[in-house]
Amino acid sequence: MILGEILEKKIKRLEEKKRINSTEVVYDMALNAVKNSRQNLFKEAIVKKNSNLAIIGEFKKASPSKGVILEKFDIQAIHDYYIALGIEAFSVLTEEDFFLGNDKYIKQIKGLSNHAILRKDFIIDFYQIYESVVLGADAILLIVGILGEKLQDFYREATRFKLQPLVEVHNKEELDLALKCDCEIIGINNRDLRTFKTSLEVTKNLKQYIPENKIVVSESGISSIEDLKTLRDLGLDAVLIGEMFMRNINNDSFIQCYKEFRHGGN
Ligand SMILES: O=P(O)(O)OC[C@@H](O)[C@@H](O)c1c[nH]c2ccccc12
Repeated sequence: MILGEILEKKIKRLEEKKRINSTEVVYDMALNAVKNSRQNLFKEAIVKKNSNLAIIGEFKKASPSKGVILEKFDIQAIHDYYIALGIEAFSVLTEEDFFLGNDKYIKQIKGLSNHAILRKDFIIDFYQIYESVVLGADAILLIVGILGEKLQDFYREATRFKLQPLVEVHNKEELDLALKCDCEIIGINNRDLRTFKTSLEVTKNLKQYIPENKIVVSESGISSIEDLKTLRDLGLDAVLIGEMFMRNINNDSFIQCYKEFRHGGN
């Protein structure tokens, strides 16, 4: 199972990182960084305004199911494209082995604009929370399917360091755990991390169980403007899109259709 392989690699990478900077060292660095951190605007950026959806654009070079998605992965060019599309916040994959992400992208993107940044990785150790603070992320992904009952502890530690957690769920059981932990921002992943199949039905189905006061983001498998309209009509706060944006970076007709959608088209 690929998720198992991803987590195994992650554990190895963490062991290597800890040999260079111990948990204590990174913890102290995080305490320092949080004192100087900018105001966290992730939540404000993605909360629903009027009837429109907020859009989170992901920097995604590759994925385990699709391989390399964008050969020429130029951070500046992707950033400029997202600004031109009027995106509300960024998601940055930092997982190295299967998504070809990198921690350094966060600093690079922060140097380009003030948009809030979600660090997208497989968080299984507090070490990665401290690291995310040092890297300058505003938000992190906490995957309930991986953390299970540990979610509560990770949530508390992240918020203690002023990170805003996006709590990712894929089924009712995971959603119940997320609600038990009283999280503010819930991400419904349309992709089953075990089979990599996507279906927007997952969002349609789970949305009904989420209280009104939560911020809801639909993630993954959004592959057309039609999909965006479907999700907008469900009354979500935001959607998170990687592959569709990456594949269309040079597609003028896509960009045109997208802009029409954003400016109130049906
Ligand atoms: O490229 P897509 O299908 O638009 O999906 C983006 C994002 O939702 C996806 O990358 C993602 C959602 N949850 C994750 C957890 C880990 C890694 C990646 C992800």
